[in-house]
Amino acid sequence: MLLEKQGIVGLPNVGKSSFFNALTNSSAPSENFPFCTIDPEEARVEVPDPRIDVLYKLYNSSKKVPAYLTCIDIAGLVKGAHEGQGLGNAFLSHIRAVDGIFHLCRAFDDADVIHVEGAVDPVRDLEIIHTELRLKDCELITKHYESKGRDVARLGVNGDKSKKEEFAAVKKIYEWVVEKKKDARTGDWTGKEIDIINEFQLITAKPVVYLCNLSEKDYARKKNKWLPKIKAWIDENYPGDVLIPYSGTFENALSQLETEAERTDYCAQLAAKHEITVPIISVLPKIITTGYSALRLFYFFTCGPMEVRCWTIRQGTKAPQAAGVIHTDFEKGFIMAEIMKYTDLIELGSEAAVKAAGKYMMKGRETVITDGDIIHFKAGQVNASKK
Ligand SMILES: Nc1ncnc2c1ncn2[C@@H]1O[C@H](COP(=O)(O)OP(=O)(O)OP(=O)(O)O)[C@@H](O)[C@H]1O
Ligand SMILES: [Mg+2]
Repeated sequence: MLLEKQGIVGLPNVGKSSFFNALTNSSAPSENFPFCTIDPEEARVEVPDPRIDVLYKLYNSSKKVPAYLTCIDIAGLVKGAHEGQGLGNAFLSHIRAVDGIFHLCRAFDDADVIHVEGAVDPVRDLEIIHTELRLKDCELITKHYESKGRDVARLGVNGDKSKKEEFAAVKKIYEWVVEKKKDARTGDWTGKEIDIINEFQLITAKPVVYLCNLSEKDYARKKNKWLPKIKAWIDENYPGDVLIPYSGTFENALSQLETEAERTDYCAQLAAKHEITVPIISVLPKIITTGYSALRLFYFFTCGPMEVRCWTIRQGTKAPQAAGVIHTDFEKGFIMAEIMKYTDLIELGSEAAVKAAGKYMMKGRETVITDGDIIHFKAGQVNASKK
C-alpha cells in the first residue's frame, strides 16, 4: 500500500501541533487503522471524498475504505538549524524522510504566544525556513559533488563513462541549488538527474503546500494584512504553489465538538459574532486533499457489495501496476482491467446501463489509470474482482 507522508514544517510556536491535533481529532478512526494517531507525532488521516459515499450507497456495500494521508508533526526549526541550532539537525533529517511539506506560518497576533523572532512577520519566517532547508541540501550536495569530482579526476580519461555522467548530473544539481541558491523542485531535470535527487532525498525537491495560521476572527472575515504579502512571496518564488489560510483556534474548537449539529451551531455563532453572512466552514478537508494531490497521488475505486475501496496510486501508473497495489498476484497474472468512469456510472445510474451504453471498457497493459476510475481486474486464473 502506498502511504506517503506529509511533514508539518515551520518555526517553533507557529501552531504546528495544534494543526496536527485538529487533523487527528477531525478524522474518524477507521476499521483498518483503529487509532488514527500512530504515535504522538504521526497520524493517518482520511482523504475526504463525497464520491465514496455515493458509490457506497449505489453498490449497497457493507463497508467503505477511503484513502489515507499520513501527516507528521515535526518540531520547530530555528535560524541556524542546518548548523545544529535548536535541535536542528535531528529535525532536518525528519524532514528529509517525508515526501511532501505542509509549510506552516503564523499570521495571528497573540502576546501570550511567544514568537522566536520577536514579532509576527510570516514572509520573513518563510524565508528563514526556506534558507535552512536549502542550506541543509547544500551541505549534502557539496559533499557528494566533491567526492564524486575527486573520483572522476582520479580515474582521468580512462574513467568509467557512467561515473562521469553521474558526476555531470551532480554538478548540474550543485550549480542550481548551491551556486544559484534555488530549490531543487524549481529546476529542469532529466530522468537521470531526478534519480539522483530522489536518492539524495533533497528537502528542496519536495512539494510544498503553504498554510497560514490566522486568528479565528481573521479566518471568519477572510481578511489578514499578511495574506497578500505571503501570496506575492509565493507567486514570486514558487509560482503555482498553493496557499491555504486557516485558523488553528477555529479548527481545534470545531474538531472537539461531537456532533454535526454542534459544529454547525458553533460556525453560526462565530458568523453572528463577526457579522458575517457567508457560511464559515472548516478548511481541513481542502488542506488534506491538496496535500494528497501535491504528492502526485490519486486513487481508483473497486466497488461491490462487500466493500467500496480507494486504492492510492501515483500519477502515470499503468493498469498492471495498479492491480499490483491490490495484490502482487494480480500484477503478475494481469490479463485486463475493466474500467468505468465514475462520471459515466453516476450519469447512467448503474453498471448495467454503463455496459449497455458501451462505456464499460476492457483495457490492456499500457492503459494509464486516471483518478476515480472504477476498476475490476482480471488476472490469470484468479478472479481479481472485489465483488
Ligand atoms: N490561530 C491561532 N491563534 C491563536 N493562538 C494559536 C493559534 N494557533 C495556535 N495557537 C496557539 O499557539 C501556541 C503554539 O502552538 P503549537 O504548540 O501548535 O505550536 P508548534 O508550532 O507546534 O510549536 P513547536 O514548534 O514548539 O512544537 C499554542 O498555545 C496554541 O494554542
Ligand atoms: Mg509542536
